[in-house]
Amino acid sequence: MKIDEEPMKNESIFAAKGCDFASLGLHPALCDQLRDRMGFEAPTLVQAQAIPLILSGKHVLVNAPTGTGKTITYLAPLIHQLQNYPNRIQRADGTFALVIVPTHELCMQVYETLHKLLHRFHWIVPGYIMGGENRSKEKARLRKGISVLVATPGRLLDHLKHTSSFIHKNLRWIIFDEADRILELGFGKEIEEILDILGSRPHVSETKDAPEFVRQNLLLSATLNDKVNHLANISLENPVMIGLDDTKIQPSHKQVTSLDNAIQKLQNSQEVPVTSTAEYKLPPQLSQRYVKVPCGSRLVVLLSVLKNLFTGEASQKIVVFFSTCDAVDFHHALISQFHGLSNLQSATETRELFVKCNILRLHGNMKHEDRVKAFNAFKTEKSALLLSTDVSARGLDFPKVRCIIQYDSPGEATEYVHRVGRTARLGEKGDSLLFLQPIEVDYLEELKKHGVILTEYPLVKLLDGFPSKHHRHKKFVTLEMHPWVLDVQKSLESFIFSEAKIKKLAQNAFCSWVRAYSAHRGELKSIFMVKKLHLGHVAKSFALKEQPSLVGRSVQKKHTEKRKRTHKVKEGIKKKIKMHNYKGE
Ligand SMILES: Nc1ncnc2c1ncn2[C@@H]1O[C@H](COP(=O)(O)OP(=O)(O)OP(=O)(O)O)[C@@H](O)[C@H]1O
Repeated sequence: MKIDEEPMKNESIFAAKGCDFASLGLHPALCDQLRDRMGFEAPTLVQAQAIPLILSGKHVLVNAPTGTGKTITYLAPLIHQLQNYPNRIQRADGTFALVIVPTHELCMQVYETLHKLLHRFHWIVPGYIMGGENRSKEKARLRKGISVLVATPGRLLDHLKHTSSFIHKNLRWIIFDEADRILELGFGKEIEEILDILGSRPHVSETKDAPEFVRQNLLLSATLNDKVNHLANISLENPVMIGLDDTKIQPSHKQVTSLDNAIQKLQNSQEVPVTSTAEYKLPPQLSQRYVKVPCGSRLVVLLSVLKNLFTGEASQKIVVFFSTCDAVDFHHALISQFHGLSNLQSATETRELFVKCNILRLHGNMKHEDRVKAFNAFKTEKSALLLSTDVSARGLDFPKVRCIIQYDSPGEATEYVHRVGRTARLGEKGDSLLFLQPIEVDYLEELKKHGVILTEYPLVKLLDGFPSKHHRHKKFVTLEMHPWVLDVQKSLESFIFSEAKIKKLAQNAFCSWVRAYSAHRGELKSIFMVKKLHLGHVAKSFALKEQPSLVGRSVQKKHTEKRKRTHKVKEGIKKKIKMHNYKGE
């Protein structure tokens, strides 16, 4: 997959000519900082649309494609307002603004941008709190006072409950970055409690002669959907929507409930549509393809695609998404140690790595310091391969990522949109490749419902391009029988068989993969069905010669019982047919 080097500046990304940050109403020092320190010549479209509205004090919902500058969209007006207080705000006044984000990495990234923007406003103090960081150091910083706090929900709730010196009586802004992820999946209970403590309703400030203010909520994402819009409509006074199809937005309710009550309703999915049929806008310069691969050949195809990418273009930044932490660990160990095909190399050929690249891994089960190291390394490396779970799916702004490979399907279409959004940012070109088993191709229809259309990747052409010393005279009828696939699979299985540690990783990855597969929700369950899987082929995709018996009792038992029942039914049918024939009927 070749990508033109030259980024294509896409008009739909940047605001109309002549529009500059000053014309949006931002303080001149802030405009200078955006231009001189951040290198931003002009606002992007979403910044030009949203910043004036946010400055007006309204609640604003922003739905804009990935990589279009939503972070600055909320940080710039926030800083403008904070530096605008008649009396300079003090640390002792505590926290005025809260930015809630779903992951540690996004927390660090937003904090870094905030820190750069505040260079000329030293009296406004930024800070962050997140899981994995030293709690007592966070307590000390909160006690001194943090004006703008970036936080992940769990750690924020922890400090709200247990750090009495955390001052938030002057809290004026609550910003939900990746709002649909935070309000909908997994964090709802924590957010409810957070808002309960903070109160999502306006209150009078206790800061002396501070301007009266009303609490302002900002919700941003590339996939804000009708559920979140509904929530905003029933909990926020006259929110303004940007980049959303107003016709789909629920009529605003007369009596406004509080945000935490509304979230409770969202959690119980009362009154709101269960599945979203939102059309998602993806970067127009993103090329999206899929590859249909039988389960047993997935691993060979993944390694072949990576080999091709890193051979074709030595300096590449590529992200591969997996569904579980164990899968990341297994594939990281395998790619770091699996050398070329011994049976394909003459003794003199140096035994090179099959995929030659600087490989990194990132997932939520890693030690915090290892996550920070991997995150920073992938941001700065010119060429690297990052294997990750969905902890890297949202918000992370890795420069120059050229290709996103989704080896395991993301499930919800929203997560597909965010994963591919790690490339093709701000007008740059990018490629994405989704792996699908033949039994999963209906997922393409699911994506089409959201306006996401993929084209097929020419896989056989890629495989034919590799040398194959053995089996080369074999005519292959199926992909599994392709000479290259046979060679590489054989080599992988013997490698894994001889490496006990990696074999153990493969077995763990196999078990967690099957469990994750059975955890798909809603309509996706009819596309990703465990009972349609051939567990022997799944084992092959982890280069295991036999299926580990460690698969969770429930999955394996259910699966085996089901196969026994099917076998009995088949035997019964055969008997009936015999009887039928015997009676000559
Ligand atoms: N006005 C601008 N001019 C040039 N570059 C900008 C501008 N605003 C933001 N950027 C850069 O664009 C990139 C994407 O910004 P950002 O991460 O905020 O996008 P996003 O819309 O939040 O993406 P996602 O939906 O993936 O979170 C960053 O590298 C940022 O520094």
